[in-house]
Amino acid sequence: MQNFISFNDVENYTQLLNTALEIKSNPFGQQDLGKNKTIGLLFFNPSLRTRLSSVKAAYNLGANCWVLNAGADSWTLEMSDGTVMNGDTQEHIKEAIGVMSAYCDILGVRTFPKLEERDYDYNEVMFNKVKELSSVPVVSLESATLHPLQSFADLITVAEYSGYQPHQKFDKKVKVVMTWAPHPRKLPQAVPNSFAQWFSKVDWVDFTITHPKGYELSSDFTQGAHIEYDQEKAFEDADFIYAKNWSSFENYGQIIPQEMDWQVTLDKMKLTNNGKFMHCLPVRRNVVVSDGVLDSEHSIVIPEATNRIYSAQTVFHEILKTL
Ligand SMILES: NCCC[C@H](NC(=O)CCC(=O)O)C(=O)O
Ligand SMILES: NC(=O)OP(=O)(O)O
Repeated sequence: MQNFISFNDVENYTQLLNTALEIKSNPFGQQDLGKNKTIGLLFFNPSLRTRLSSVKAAYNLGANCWVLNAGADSWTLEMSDGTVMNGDTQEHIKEAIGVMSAYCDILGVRTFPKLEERDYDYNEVMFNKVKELSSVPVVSLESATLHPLQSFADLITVAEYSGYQPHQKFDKKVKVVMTWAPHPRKLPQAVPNSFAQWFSKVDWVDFTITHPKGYELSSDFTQGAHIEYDQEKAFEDADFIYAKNWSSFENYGQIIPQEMDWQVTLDKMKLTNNGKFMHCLPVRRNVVVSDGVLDSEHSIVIPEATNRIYSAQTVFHEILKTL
C-alpha cells in the first residue's frame, strides 16, 4: 500500500480485514516493523479518536509518533500560492509540509470540508495540496469527502459482531443500514460517503441507506446500495444500524427542515433483528440517538471506537512493509 486515502487504495479488502483481525489478536507481534520509524499526524480540525488511536497504533508497531494541530499549536499556515504574506498567515504550506515530511516516514492528515463550495471540497483541494507536497506516504485522518480509517474500523466491527471467519461463507447476507439522523449543525458527508463506498462493495453485506428526501449522497459512493426513504421500513430485520448526520450534497452544505423525527430510538431498534447500533462518534445524545439506545445492549459504539486502533495499525503496517 502506497497511500491510504480511500477504498480505492485497498487492493483486496478481504485480505486487509483478515490482516486486521490477525493484528488485533496479537497487537505487539510486529514491533520490529516500526523500529526507527516515525509517524506524523497533522490535524487541521479537532479529534479525539483518530488522534489517540493513531498514536496507540504507532506505538503498538514500535514506531514513534508526533502530533501537530495546525494553527492551534503551530504557526498559522498559508494555503494559497503566490500570496503576499503580509497578513495573518505566518508560514506557507510548502515549507510546512516539506519540513514535516522530513520529520516522519508516514504523514497522516485531517482536512475537513468548508461546506461552502462543493467543487473545492469534492476536488479535495486542501488534502491534495498536502499530498503533493509530502515526500512520504500519506494517510487520510478524514478528508473533505472521505474517512477511510473509520470505515475500515466499521468493517472490522461488523465482521466481528456477525461471526465472520476468514474463508467461511455466510448462509445469509448481513443487513447493514446506514441512517441519516438529526443534528443542530451542518456536518460533512465524509463519514457516510466513505461508509457507503466500503459497504456497498462487501459481498457478504446487504447494504441499505435511509434518509429524508434532499439528503441524497453523491452517487459516486452509493453505487450498489439500496436507497429507502422510509426509515422504519429500512430498519426491518437490520443486523446493524449505522447512524450519522450529514448536510445536503445537492443544496450543498445546507440543513433542510424535516417534519419527521429521524432520531434513533429503542422503539425503532425493536424493528431490527436485535440489531447493533453503531456511530463513529462524537455523538449528540438525545438528538442523533436516544440515551435508551446508547445505554442498551444494542450499542457497540465503544468496541467500534476500539477498532480504530486496529484499522490504523493495519494501514500503518501495510505501508511500513513497503518502506
Ligand atoms: N470524525 C468523526 C466525525 C467528525 C464530524 N463531526 C462533527 O463535527 C460533530 C461535531 C458536533 O457535534 O458539533 C463529522 O460529522 O464529519
Ligand atoms: N470518529 C472519529 O473520527 O472521531 P474523532 O473526530 O474524534 O477523531
